[in-house]
Amino acid sequence: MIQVKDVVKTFDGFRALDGLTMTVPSGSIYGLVGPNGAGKSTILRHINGVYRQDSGEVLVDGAPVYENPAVKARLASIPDELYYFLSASTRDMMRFFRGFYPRFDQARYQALKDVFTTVDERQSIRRLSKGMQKQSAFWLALCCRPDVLVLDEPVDGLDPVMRRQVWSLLMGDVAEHGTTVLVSSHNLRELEDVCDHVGILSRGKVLIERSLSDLQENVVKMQVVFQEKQLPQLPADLEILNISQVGRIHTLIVRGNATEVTNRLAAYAPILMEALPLTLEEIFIYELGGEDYAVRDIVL
Ligand SMILES: Nc1ncnc2c1ncn2[C@@H]1O[C@H](COP(=O)(O)OP(=O)(O)OP(=O)(O)O)[C@@H](O)[C@H]1O
Repeated sequence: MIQVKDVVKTFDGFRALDGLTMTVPSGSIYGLVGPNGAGKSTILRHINGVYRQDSGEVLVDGAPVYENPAVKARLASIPDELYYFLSASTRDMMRFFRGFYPRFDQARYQALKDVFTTVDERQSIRRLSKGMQKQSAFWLALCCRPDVLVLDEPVDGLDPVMRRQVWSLLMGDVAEHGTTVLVSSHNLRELEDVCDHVGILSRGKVLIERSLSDLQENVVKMQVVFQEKQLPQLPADLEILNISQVGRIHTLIVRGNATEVTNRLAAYAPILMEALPLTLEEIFIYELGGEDYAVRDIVL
């Protein structure tokens, strides 16, 4: 589990992280979403142990990360700016990582040659295209067999086929080995199919953090048609987050689970009623109730 508790980081007096708190459960794929400059890379660099916070705590399984080799040997990352030794090839970096990560999986390195076919393992990584450099980074990171994988905008620059391949490898590792994956993105849509937890970051703080199952069980979209064109007077304790109408179809976003809300609306004898799942984007928009326009911009 990764725990970030009330972390503050200032650069020349500017609070890039302003009391950031988040929890990434073990074995989850946690998506950290936020606009440019929100602090995503900065918090990931703390979790990688590159930066030391001014105050607060950054813990992996209860142990502080900064200057802690035992934690770093269990953690691999793909940062936003990839770092390689001058003129090192993927194979050179493999040898380096093999010496550093106790569970480095040489057989997997060989097997993944069939996935990352466009990457020549002997070529200097700096001379590869941006997308190929990302592929090389994934190839290496996956072979480290880390308990925790920290990915900063990881699929940027990868073509759609490679994105799918990489996500499927990552999800396989989570399922088989309980790897914890923390991944940042500008785009909630990008993470929709893969994450089971999401945190929204804005101006150095996590504004909301939810598990997907919580979200999906707690908000439902109902499409209903009544005999009358008007919506009947619904009970005040039915927590309706949004109402819209197209023709005779009313679309209600209601807090509660689908069965419970369906049963309550059934009492008003609708001609037609259907409960639909919400996308992650819709859930966040309604959850936030339009209070924070910065966040609406992030998720829209
Ligand atoms: N080394 C640094 N020195 C000074 N300011 C910094 C440094 N690193 C980050 N910042 C500032 O901290 C804020 C957060 O930056 P960060 O790179 O973490 O944002 P981000 O959410 O990753 O953005 P992006 O989506 O654009 O990559 C920005 O205002 C940035 O200018």
